[in-house]
Amino acid sequence: MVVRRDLGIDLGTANTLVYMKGKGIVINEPSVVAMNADTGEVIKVGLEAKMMLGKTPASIVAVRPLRDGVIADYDVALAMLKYFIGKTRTSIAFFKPRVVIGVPIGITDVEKRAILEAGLEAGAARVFLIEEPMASAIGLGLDVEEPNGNMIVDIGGGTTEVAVISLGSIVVWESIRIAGDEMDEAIVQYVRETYRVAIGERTGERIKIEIGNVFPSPEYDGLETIVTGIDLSTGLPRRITIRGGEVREALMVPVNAIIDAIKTTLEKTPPELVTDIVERGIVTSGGGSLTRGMDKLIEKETGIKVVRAEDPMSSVAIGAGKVLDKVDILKKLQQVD
Ligand SMILES: Nc1ncnc2c1ncn2[C@@H]1O[C@H](COP(=O)(O)OP(=O)(O)OP(=O)(O)O)[C@@H](O)[C@H]1O
Repeated sequence: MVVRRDLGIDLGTANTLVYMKGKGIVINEPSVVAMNADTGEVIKVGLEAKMMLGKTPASIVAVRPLRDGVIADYDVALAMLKYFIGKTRTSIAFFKPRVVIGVPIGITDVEKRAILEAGLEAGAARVFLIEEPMASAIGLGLDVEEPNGNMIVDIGGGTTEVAVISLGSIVVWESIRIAGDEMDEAIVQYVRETYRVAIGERTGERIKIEIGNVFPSPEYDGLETIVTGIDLSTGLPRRITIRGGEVREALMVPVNAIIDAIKTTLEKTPPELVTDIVERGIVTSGGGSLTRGMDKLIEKETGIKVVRAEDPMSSVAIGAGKVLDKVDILKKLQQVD
């Protein structure tokens, strides 16, 4: 049998997910490529490449080809996309797929073109771009085509996107290049300044996932984790214990920027749609929405209840795949073939 396996792709700063119609999420791997430093030959892609980050010998480089949700290194991003699309090809999927790729709202035309072209070069028959919050809303099954206001806050690795959607379009939005990566960096900086100990970004991320929190609570204060870094005075390894309250303090600056983006979007939203949002709640998605207390903080700062997506890291890819069945929205998307 010859079938076409259309794909929805969340080409994320941190993770790439691929949704295949009829099959669900078929790929979920870090957006990392390990290459030979001299020849540029790709050695590993995805999880195996991420394990090499910060640990490679001089002959190998491990690269994250996306920064802030956009392509920072075209050739490497293309190699990664080719690898992932290639992995979905089976002997029965004979036709080239149609591919929908989720992108941050605020990206430039040049950045869009780079992604469209990379998709075509990677083997797609046709490439569509969909704004990530729209994809996320569709993936979560929200009624985006009705005259109802839905607010989505998608906190990814590179960008936080806040959007109000009604009648199949984004009505108002804010996109900031502050999200999970900045949280990791804020922790790295806090440890450096407070303990005079250097740790890497992967360790910063581990601390965030293990004990990161953004809303005061005795439960979070009681969290702690041990990390080993390099003492900046002696140059020797040193073990330190970090506590929940400290991480909350470290995360304040990036988290406040996220809260401001939500408030600014609400201020720009027409009153009728605000009424809908108050009734339905603000929907959060993206890996950053898993940070402990993020929902409570947004509720406290906006006075609106928060509904957390059940599977917050898959919704963009699922929605990008499902939009292929929504003709009215699909025809509005930027595309090439
Ligand atoms: N339990 C958790 N607590 C806090 N942060 C988390 C958790 N799990 C994952 N993250 C963070 O979520 C981010 C990745 O989220 P996601 O996969 O939604 O982003 P992305 O789609 O790759 O990025 P972008 O949309 O910005 O391109 C990373 O910064 C990761 O550290």
